[in-house]
Amino acid sequence: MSGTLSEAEAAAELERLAADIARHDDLYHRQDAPEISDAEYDALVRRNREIEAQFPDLIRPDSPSRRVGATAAETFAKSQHGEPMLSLDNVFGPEEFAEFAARIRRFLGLSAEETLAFVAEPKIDGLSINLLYEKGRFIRGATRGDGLVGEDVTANLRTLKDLPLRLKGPHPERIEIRGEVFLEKADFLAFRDAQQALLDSGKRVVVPANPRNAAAGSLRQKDAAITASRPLKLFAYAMGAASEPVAETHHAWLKRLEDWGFDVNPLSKKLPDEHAAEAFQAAMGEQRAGLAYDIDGVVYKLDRIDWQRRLGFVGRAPRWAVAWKFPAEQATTKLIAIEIQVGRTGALTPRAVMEPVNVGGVVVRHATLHNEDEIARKDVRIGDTVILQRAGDVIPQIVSVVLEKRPADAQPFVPLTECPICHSHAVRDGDDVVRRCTGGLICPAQTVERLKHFVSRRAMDIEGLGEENIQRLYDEELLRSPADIFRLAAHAERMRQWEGWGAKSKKPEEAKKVPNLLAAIEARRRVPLERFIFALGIRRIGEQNAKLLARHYVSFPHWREKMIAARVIGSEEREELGSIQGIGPAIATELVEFFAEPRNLAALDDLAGQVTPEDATGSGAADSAFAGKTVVFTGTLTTMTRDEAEAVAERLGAKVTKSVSKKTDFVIVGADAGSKAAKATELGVATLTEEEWRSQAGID
Ligand SMILES: NC(=O)c1ccc[n+]([C@@H]2O[C@H](COP(=O)([O-])OP(=O)(O)OC[C@H]3O[C@@H](n4cnc5c(N)ncnc54)[C@H](O)[C@@H]3O)[C@@H](O)[C@H]2O)c1
Ligand SMILES: [Zn+2]
Repeated sequence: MSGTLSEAEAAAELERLAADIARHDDLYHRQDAPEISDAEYDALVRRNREIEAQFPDLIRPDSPSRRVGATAAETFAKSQHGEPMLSLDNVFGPEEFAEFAARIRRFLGLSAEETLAFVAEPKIDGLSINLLYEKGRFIRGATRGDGLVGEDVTANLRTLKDLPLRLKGPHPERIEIRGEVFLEKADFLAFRDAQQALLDSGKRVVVPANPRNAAAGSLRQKDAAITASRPLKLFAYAMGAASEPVAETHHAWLKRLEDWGFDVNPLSKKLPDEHAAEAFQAAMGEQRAGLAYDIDGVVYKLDRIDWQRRLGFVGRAPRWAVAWKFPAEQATTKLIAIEIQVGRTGALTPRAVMEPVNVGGVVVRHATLHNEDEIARKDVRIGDTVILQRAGDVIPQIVSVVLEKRPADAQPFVPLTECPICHSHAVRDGDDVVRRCTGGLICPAQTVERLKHFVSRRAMDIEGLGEENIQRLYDEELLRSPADIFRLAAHAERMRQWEGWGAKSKKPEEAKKVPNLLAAIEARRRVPLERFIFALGIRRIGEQNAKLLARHYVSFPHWREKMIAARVIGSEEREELGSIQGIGPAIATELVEFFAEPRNLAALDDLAGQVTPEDATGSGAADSAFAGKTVVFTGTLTTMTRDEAEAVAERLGAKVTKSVSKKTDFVIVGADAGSKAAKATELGVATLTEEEWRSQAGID
């Protein structure tokens, strides 16, 4: 409670809050990756405001109550707005709204007879942008940034279909137009799932927490082509600096925006006076669930622009507009079970199954529980009564448990150690919060995804086996594992009977579909070892790591054998694997887990019966200094193991022997070398230091 704070304590807390809030602003606005929920963030802001109200002398120059957003990120050129872009004050109910309207009346000295018309606009949770048009052409576009200076995202904005590059009809010489860039709910969900899948497969991507972060992340890309690939939408709703007045009311101004070719939210409406707001708010609340996009409230803007000018701004928000936020939609229900879903990439995600309940117009049966740590943190047990919430996010969350209603037989959640689908081990690694199925090659939940990866261009590169065809072959039960691909020839006749697959087709390219496909498959019976390893889709084994493994182990049988031995913690092979430069212990663990599942190994061997991985070869083995030469290693090498060095030499065409004789061409002398080095000198055999060996062998 701020009531009990001493002045020194208040100052210290304000300092801490300023720093904390600035950090969360940065995470939210610049990195599009908030660490805390909006409700938690809003609580910090409220706390700051309360203390400031009590100790006005302590208000800091960097106080969050004076700032908007966050400064522009360095990655973008800076763009100064012609007029500041501010935030909006919030109200949460009819009394607060009435107070807002009364303040306007007081400020303007209006009599009770004077009517206050407003324009109501749904508040979409996206990000606001400022668009500069000169002579009717789109010149520059920027994010809000800190309100004065934003990030120049012109190239990205040009990719938005809704953004007119030229204004239609008459227009001022120079004008700033503002609007909201956002993603629709369905597009957000698809995008979030795709990002999650990438994350699961070991890619470093951000999974957006809500549509706003997703929209902001999509727009704030260095590569505009990425922005272009995201279905961003734009509604225009305001004006910044303009070279001449455009309209006398906000409503007329929205009409001009439409004339110029912008989309204006069709739900925006002019209200005759402040008393119409409550009904509008209620109507939007009812429509909310059915809208294609998420809204978190309604923005009410005073219609008369001359009055807006007189009212101006206070702090970080205009006096003439307000955001009336919807209350977070909550409901109470009973948790019946926690089921585990296995994602396409093997992530096990707990999901709450509840007695159906209506939350803000949507019947909810399931809620995400994210991961087992979250279940533990909220102490959610099966049989509990829980409070559900749909806030800004589309997906309901469990906020908390009603402990008073916990039945005596409520069951704590016990994490599964087995995949519920394929019964392979399910493991959590290091500080990863996600538990994963290790049955990569055999888990039905992951099969289609693995097969797609297996045939993809950078992996086995089997032409004609696109996603659709993989799915079809899977649905027809011809494909279950990678090896099955190489047995498809036996089903050629059956495949030809499918619609569009040949027999019934008139188009020549369809008639040849099956033979072409089978030929493409045959062509891949031999592939470089590194592609083969990469194609297996083992977590964290991307192209680069596959290459390192192939180079180190050279042949498939050798690699396989070493991986099996490496299952033993502390074994020489495990150490060797972990010490390969670029691999390291974490990746070693992923590999070892893959090999620890016997059915993965069976699937791998099945595949190796169909495909022959070619030994890894160094660049230009034939013309290397070691081709056809006999070499001996002695002493301890510091940059690679003896095994690796021998493998490299063999790959370069050398014959590696153990003892030095007159037939020896080179002796590579490591540290603490003994008699062999002496013998080489005695016989006049060339010796190389480790460094010379590396450079002649062409190792980095
Ligand atoms: N979780 C976190 O760490 C974190 C950090 C910072 C901010 N936040 C959240 O961000 C919000 C504060 O951000 P804010 O300052 O942008 O305020 P705001 O989002 O509450 O309101 C201002 C914004 O509303 C948007 N808007 C939508 N429709 C509009 C319309 N028709 N007319 C005008 N504006 C419209 C614009 O983008 C504008 O910038 C809060 O909800 C806060 O919880 C969260
Ligand atoms: Zn599984």
